[in-house]
Amino acid sequence: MAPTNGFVEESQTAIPRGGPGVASILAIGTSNPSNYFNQAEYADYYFRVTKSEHMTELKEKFKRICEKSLIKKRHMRLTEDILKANPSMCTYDGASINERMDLKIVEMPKLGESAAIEALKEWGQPKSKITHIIVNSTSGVDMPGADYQLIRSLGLKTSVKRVMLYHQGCFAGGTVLRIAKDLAENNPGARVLVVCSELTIPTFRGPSEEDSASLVGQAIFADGGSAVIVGANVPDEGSAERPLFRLVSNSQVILPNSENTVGGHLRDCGLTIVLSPEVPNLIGKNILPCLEEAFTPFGISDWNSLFWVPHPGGAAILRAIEEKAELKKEKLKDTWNVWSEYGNMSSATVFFILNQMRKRSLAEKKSTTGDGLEWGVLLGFGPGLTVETVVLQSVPIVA
Ligand SMILES: CC(=O)CC(=O)SCCNC(=O)CCNC(=O)[C@H](O)C(C)(C)COP(=O)(O)OP(=O)(O)OC[C@H]1O[C@@H](n2cnc3c(N)ncnc32)[C@H](O)[C@@H]1OP(=O)(O)O
Repeated sequence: MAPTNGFVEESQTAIPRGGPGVASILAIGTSNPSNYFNQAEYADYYFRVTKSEHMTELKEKFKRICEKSLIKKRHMRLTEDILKANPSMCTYDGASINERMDLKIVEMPKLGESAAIEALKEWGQPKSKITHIIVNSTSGVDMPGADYQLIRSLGLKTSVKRVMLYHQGCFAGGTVLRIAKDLAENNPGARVLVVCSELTIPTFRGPSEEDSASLVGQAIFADGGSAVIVGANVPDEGSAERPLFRLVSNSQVILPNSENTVGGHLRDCGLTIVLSPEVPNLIGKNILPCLEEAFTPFGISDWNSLFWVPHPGGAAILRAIEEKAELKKEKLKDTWNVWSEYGNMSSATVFFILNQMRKRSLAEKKSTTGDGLEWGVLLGFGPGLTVETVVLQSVPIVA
């Protein structure tokens, strides 16, 4: 049994590297809408398009948040033209759920499809080998769901077994890997297509003096899609498929005293944003127990010996992690880079970081896909406050 420090009530027994059946990520794809905004100009755009220029003090506050976010640009499907055609989406609380859902139900599978096509191309195997699909999105609820839409648009077998997750939030980048690992390891020959597709269509809204948390959300959230293919029983070499990262173990925990700190409520006006200023502190306070729980079974306690893939919820969250885990500056290099180039794309973001890390490792001739290191951690943070911790192992890069 894996030792436990009592922080996480239950944990899985870890499977050692190379053990029979350990699931691996076999390909990664990402996508963004082509439309993007430079963060330095976003306050002017946002207050103009929402017809809020008279709120001069609030605009100054928004400028401060945008500047302190340390984001350079964000991709968003909602263009000025779309917003002009849907003025109720530019108010703070105007009824607009129908307009938002009509857009989201079409755009969410489309964004996921682009990422899935990229992942399937890298994988290089016939699509008929996909046996399961997991689709995750913070919103865009519909029947049949985006999982069904993707099976049709990608031309997958109609017998592919589907899991559709809605309204999980940002931690679900870890959740989808946890489910994919279970499916891959417990169904011989399974190949699981995992798709995360996140859009700001439900959350974009005008500013309000009474809601600074919503203003923070308007400054950091962005659109992005990601896809990975997961399968078990794939050796490092000598097979038509190539593992990129092994999914060794995972855990999920609700942080103590964190109720109502991150959340969202689906209303007439779309999806509202709950974000307490306490979030960076709470994550900082709890990061070490999460790491200890995950890595004690492997005898690892030097956090600088890991490669890092934390969900970049915000600049203050990344700083809290760096400080508490005493990380060297370069540890979160790929994370800060993705944060700065794309912002917070909710559950899709961690896969942008993994993708960048393995590509950079190859370009810089590192010995493994994980920046030359063997062990890594992927962390998801989101409503609850919930933390998903995934223990990863890199694979050697063969010339
Ligand atoms: C959706 C999901 O499921 C998962 C998620 O990822 S949820 C998103 C999680 N992200 C966060 O919670 C954001 C974390 N916060 C940050 O990254 C930073 O605080 C920030 C970029 C927002 C601001 O940067 P900073 O260096 O902390 O600057 P700071 O001066 O303290 O804050 C700027 C302003 O924002 C306000 N602010 C910061 N966080 C706030 C919050 N959660 N709610 C309301 N206001 C907030 C501050 O009060 C301050 O206002 P004034 O300038 O008027 O004083």
